[in-house]
Amino acid sequence: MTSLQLSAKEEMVERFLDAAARGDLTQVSTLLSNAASLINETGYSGWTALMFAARNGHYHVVEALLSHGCDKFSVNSSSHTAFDIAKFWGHRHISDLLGRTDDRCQRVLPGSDLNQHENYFNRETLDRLAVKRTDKVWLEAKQNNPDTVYLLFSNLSPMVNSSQEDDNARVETKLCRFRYEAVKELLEKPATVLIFLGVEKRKKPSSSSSKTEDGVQEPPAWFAISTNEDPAALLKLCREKNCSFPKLPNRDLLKFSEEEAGVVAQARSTLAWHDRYSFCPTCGSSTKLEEGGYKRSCLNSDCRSLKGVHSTCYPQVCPVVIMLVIHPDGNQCLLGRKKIFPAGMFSCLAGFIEPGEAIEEAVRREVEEESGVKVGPVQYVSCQPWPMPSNLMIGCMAVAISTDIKVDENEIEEARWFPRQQVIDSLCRGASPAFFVPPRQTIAHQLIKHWIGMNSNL
Ligand SMILES: NC(=O)c1ccc[n+]([C@@H]2O[C@H](COP(=O)([O-])OP(=O)(O)OC[C@H]3O[C@@H](n4cnc5c(N)ncnc54)[C@H](O)[C@@H]3O)[C@@H](O)[C@H]2O)c1
Ligand SMILES: [Mg+2]
Ligand SMILES: [Mg+2]
Ligand SMILES: [Mg+2]
Ligand SMILES: [Zn+2]
Repeated sequence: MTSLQLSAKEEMVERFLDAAARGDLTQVSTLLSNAASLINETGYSGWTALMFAARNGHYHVVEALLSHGCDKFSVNSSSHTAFDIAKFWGHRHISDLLGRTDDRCQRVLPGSDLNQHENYFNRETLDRLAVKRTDKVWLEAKQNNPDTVYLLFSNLSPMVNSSQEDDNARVETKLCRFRYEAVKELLEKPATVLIFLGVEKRKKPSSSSSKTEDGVQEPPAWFAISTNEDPAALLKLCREKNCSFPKLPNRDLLKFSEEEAGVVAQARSTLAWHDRYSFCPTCGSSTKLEEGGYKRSCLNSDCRSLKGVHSTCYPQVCPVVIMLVIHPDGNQCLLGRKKIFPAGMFSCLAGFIEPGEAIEEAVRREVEEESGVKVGPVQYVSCQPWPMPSNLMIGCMAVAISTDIKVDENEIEEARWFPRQQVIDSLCRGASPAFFVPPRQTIAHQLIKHWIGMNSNL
């Protein structure tokens, strides 16, 4: 495409990116004051202004972009953030700036690695406002409010709109959002499950917010509805084209923006709990929904679950350890593949934590069960809610103290030690002839990237 064919907006984006790449702070600031929405634009290269400034070592531009609230976690097509790019090109002062958390925190937890890390599904765009879950009057008023946003789920799948974004056939998936009028009848059906997800976290109040009696603006509330009505009829409720209920959660739920992915994780895991625990786990009686969909109470007045606090009444989360095991030589990592993985894909080993088990012990047990390798030190790195259906993936690095591999053939088809260079090739160039790793949205990918970034210059 020539510059003559660029639209006015595209041209402005390219000028903004160019100014950031050249380190022209004045032009970056001027363009931003005219059009604040430029801040996270990517243009044709798929790079943000922050990435260009980080690539070329323009500290003051990076600083200005951060102060304007740019998204420092966005990634380019090779899954690298501006932080990764600054680190790779040796701009230490910039990677330090991008990795920095609040200095006050560093004083409270000295010596800790407090670099913020955000995995896919982790972003909380809603304030859950748990305190309002017991306020029936407030919840009802929110349900009828015209600003309120409803998401529709059928068979644990959210209704989405998928549109072809550009010539490279990238498909962007967005949640279909409904207003009260469109879902009013669904809300009356006895089988409908309704969950209060929270209210939008707002930097500045907008004109669309509703006002309370004392004139204070309230941000819109979000609810999720699960219904067993005919999906084809539900799709007719939406005015947009290309709407569907995706069928393959492990693939289709990874296509949202970071903002929407967090909401999907919250809603899907909670709805999955309702789906699986509709009767009381203690006595088998029917239950009723309470607390904005965050509690199910037994209808049998003699039930033990009504005496004291019982976790069975609340949505359940399954903790899972997922670990990258490093060879004692420091230059190889252990990856395995299940039979169900696509051909050529290898990933970190993972397994459910058992009752009465600490994270470190679960790591050691699962690695030994699945690969025969014994593990010594274990270090926590980061975690990820994984709403298929409601795991919390606890990501760790671990050091092997034995290296012979003997896989548990029931679970793992093959496990191997992979040299660092082969892993770098796979991460940076996508599928290498040897193997590929899961996509960037998975914590497995992030753990592998974390290891590569730990000691090398990436
Ligand atoms: N986000 C990621 O990067 C990522 C990567 C790998 C695995 N995962 C997820 O981690 C989860 C656990 O991994 P795994 O399958 O290797 O675990 P695992 O090694 O513990 O093996 C699973 C088997 O353990 C049994 N099991 C024990 N406790 C269970 C429980 N609470 N729920 C279900 N099954 C239980 C079942 O027989 C099941 O087939 C999977 O659900 C998978 O989706 C996520
Ligand atoms: Mg496993
Ligand atoms: Mg296992
Ligand atoms: Mg297990
Ligand atoms: Zn009961």
